[in-house]
Parts: sequence; C-alpha cells; structure tokens
Amino acid sequence: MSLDMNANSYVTEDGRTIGPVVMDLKNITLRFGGVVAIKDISFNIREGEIRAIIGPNGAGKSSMLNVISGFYKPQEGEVWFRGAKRPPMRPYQVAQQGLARTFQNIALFDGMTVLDNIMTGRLNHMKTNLLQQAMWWGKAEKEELANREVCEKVIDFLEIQHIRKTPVGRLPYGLKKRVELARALAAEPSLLLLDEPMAGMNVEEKEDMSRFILDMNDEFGTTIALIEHDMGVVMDLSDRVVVMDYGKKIGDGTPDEVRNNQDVIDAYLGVSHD
Ligand SMILES: Nc1ncnc2c1ncn2[C@@H]1O[C@H](COP(=O)(O)OP(=O)(O)OP(=O)(O)O)[C@@H](O)[C@H]1O
Repeated sequence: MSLDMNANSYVTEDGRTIGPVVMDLKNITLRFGGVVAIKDISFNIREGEIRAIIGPNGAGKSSMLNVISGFYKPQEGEVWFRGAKRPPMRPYQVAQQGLARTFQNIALFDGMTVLDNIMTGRLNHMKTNLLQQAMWWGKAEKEELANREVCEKVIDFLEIQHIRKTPVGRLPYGLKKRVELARALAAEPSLLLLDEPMAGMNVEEKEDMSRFILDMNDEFGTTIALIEHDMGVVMDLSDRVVVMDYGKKIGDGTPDEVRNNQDVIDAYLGVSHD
C-alpha cells in the first residue's frame, strides 16, 4: 500500500492515524564558530507519529534536538510550531508551549523520591502561587490532587509503583531512564523529545523501553521525536526517519525507504564521498 505523506493526515499500515504537521523545521543551519553542525536541513514532525533522527557520531543529531527544544538558536532557518513561526524563545518558554524532553545523561534529582521527581514534571501546569501552596489553601489543594492523579496514572503505566518512594540515586540505570521518561510524560506534552532513550541499555532494557515508547504513543497519542545513534533499535519503532551525516540530511522517509537508501547505507558503513 502506498501512503500519501503529503496529505493532511494519513493512516499507517498498522491502522494508526497520523495527523497534520505539528513542527516544521525549515532550512535550519547551525554553526559553532567554523564548525557547521547543521547544514540547511528541513523536515517536519506530524501529530501522533514517532519520528526518529538518526546518524553516525558527530552527525548533528543532538544539535538538532537542541534546536527543536530551543536550547540552540540556529543562525539560519525557521522553526514552525502548530502553524506559527516560533520567535526566539528560552527553553522554559518552549516547554510552556507543550514540549517535554529527556536527556542523554539522565537529569533527575538524585536525593528526591521517584514520585517527587515525577511531580516536577507538572510544574508547568501549576497555577497557584507559592503562598497558596505553602498554606495549602483550597485552590492549591485541588491543584495538587489533580497533578498527583496524572502522576499516578503515569506511574501505573510505566510499571514503577514498586519504586515510587525510592530516592532516584539508589536506582539502577535502566529504571532511572524510565523515571525520566515518566517525568516527561507527566507534563502531558504535545511533543515529547527523547535524547538517545536506549543509550547504555542492555537488550532487555532496550526491549522494555521500545515497548513503553510504542504504548505511550498508542495509549496517550503522544507525538514523539527521538534521536538515536543505533539504527537497528529505531527501525521497528518509527513511522518516519530522518538520517543525518556530517550535518546534512541524507535520507528521510519510512524505515524501509531509509534502509534501502544507498547514501544511508554508505554513511553507516563509513564510505567516503569525497
Ligand atoms: N557546543 C558545541 N560547540 C562546538 N561544537 C559543537 C558543539 N556541539 C556540537 N558541536 C559539533 O557539532 C557537530 C555535531 O555534533 P552533535 O553532538 O550534534 O552530533 P551527534 O550526531 O549528536 O553526535 P553523537 O552521536 O556523537 O552524540 C560535531 O562536529 C560537534 O563537534
């Protein structure tokens, strides 16, 4: 079956509906002094899809994720979000627009429990002020309970009930990664960015993480963009894949299209095009 990916929405072979474009990156160029980390790259992310950005070491994947999350400002190009051109923004303002992310090097509060870490994912949803919260006044109490309910749902979903009271610093690596995912999911993001979610994991942990990413997309309809170094793990997960090499886009399409793209094969085999 051929899919019309230019349509406003389309149905995948496994019956999921992929909606209109949520994020559109147009002709992005990012330089660090003389190093061009991203060279004139354009691609989009559609509502409800799992979109991967892959490429060998130094390809520019992290730089691209940092452009999407507002951490890096490209020298050229435009970022469009939900049909509007995004003005220069700080990462916290981008987060307020509904973007949440995880980090390659886990960024959690080690001394705090799993539950408290996940609750920090709700900060953008809190409307009461500090005094109201300190006094536990009506509105603050209601808000806290509603936030707690979302966190409990995420804890159940990611199967981490048994560690909810454990300080994060005591957890093994694979579980810490899952808690980080839980905190991002608790923000109820309209776009979730995952920075090498399988890095450093053993086979079993990778399988668990893949299952959670697929289920998250399925049950909550979360739009997910992830970067990965390892081509294998994302091919079964993703609806569409962008491939970068030396800052350029060398492939963009379904996993099958990308798998059969000669430039992609060469890049992963280390074939030089000079
Ligand atoms: N803050 C920075 N300052 C200077 N150069 C940078 C910076 N960040 C990235 N670069 C350079 O930009 C290029 C792309 O790096 P980037 O980290 O985005 O690639 P990557 O695909 O994520 O690599 P990896 O898989 O190794 O994490 C590299 O040449 C890198 O050295």
